[in-house]
Amino acid sequence: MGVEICVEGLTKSFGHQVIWQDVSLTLPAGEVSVMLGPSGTGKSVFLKTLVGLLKPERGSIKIAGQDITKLRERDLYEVRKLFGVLFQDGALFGSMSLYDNIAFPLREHTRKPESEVRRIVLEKMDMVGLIGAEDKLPGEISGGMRKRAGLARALVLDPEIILFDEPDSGLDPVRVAYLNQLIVDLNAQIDATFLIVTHDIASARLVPDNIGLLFRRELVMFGPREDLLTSDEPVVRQFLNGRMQGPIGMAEEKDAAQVEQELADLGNGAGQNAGEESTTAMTPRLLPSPGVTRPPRWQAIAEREVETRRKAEPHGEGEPPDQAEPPQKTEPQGEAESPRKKGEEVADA
Ligand SMILES: Nc1ncnc2c1ncn2[C@@H]1O[C@H](COP(=O)(O)OP(=O)(O)OP(=O)(O)O)[C@@H](O)[C@H]1O
Repeated sequence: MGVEICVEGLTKSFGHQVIWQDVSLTLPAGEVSVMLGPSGTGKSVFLKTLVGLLKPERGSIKIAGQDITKLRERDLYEVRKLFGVLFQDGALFGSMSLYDNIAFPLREHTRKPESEVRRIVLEKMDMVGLIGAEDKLPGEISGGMRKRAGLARALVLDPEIILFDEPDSGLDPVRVAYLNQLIVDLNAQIDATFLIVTHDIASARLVPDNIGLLFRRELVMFGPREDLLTSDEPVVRQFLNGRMQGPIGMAEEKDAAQVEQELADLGNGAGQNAGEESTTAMTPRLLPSPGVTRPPRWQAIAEREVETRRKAEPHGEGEPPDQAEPPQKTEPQGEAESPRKKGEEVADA
């Protein structure tokens, strides 16, 4: 089971530049949260602060009850072992095979014999669909495969928390769909706490339990996916609909009078491109693949999703689409099976 991260009153600056201030949120144990925000609002800085690579000026970050902002470097080293981090480009060593890249944290941080290293590396490569690509160099594979190799490496120390920095950047929409499914399946299987920074609104609508939005040096909102997707808060609506009208400008925020005019125009149906819809509609959540053993919390999620889809139907009835399968029987943790079959071909995604 993942651990809860409780952030309170967190402030980070570089010199006189305040990146964000007074950020408070709780990442619930075992849940998937997404952090959104315009470029430069400090999402990557937030990830680095959580893992203790950057020191905040004020506030606390409690992980398993321990405030990591107060820890000395030696103790932080121990806490970092709870984390797996997937960097944007996978951050693989170019001269090492995928196998050696993925084995690296095990060889660095543990004294496991090579036979055990091999078992773990192959298990994680299987989980991300990379069996057969052990000898490839990072330069010989696609961006999507590099991301999956980075993910396998983030998994080898069995982290309680996984941080993803723009896992979908540079991938085509089909590969993003596969990656989203992989993230949801992994979360169901290992039940760690996930935090994903992304610019991909479609993924943010589909994948998480919770969504947060950083803007103007503040955390505008953080809460259950349903709350953000149906929110009337102008910044949230502008961002989730990816439109120009609203408080978020090209480089910085706009002045209040301009925002008011734009929102009034939007309300009148003016100022919106033809065919463009602005929506606070709930979108169904991506559920784990059939056959993936789900921990108990997925029962409640699946029940909520069936209800959401029922409400979304024009007359409140009718067959829900494929994804809204009835809640599956959940199994106790620790018996999760890989969604991929052994020997399945490595997809170039
Ligand atoms: N080590 C650092 N020293 C000084 N300034 C920094 C440092 N790291 C980040 N910054 C600044 O902090 C701000 C936020 O950067 P960050 O990369 O976290 O933004 P972001 O929201 O992740 O952006 P994007 O969505 O474009 O990736 C930027 O202005 C950046 O220049």
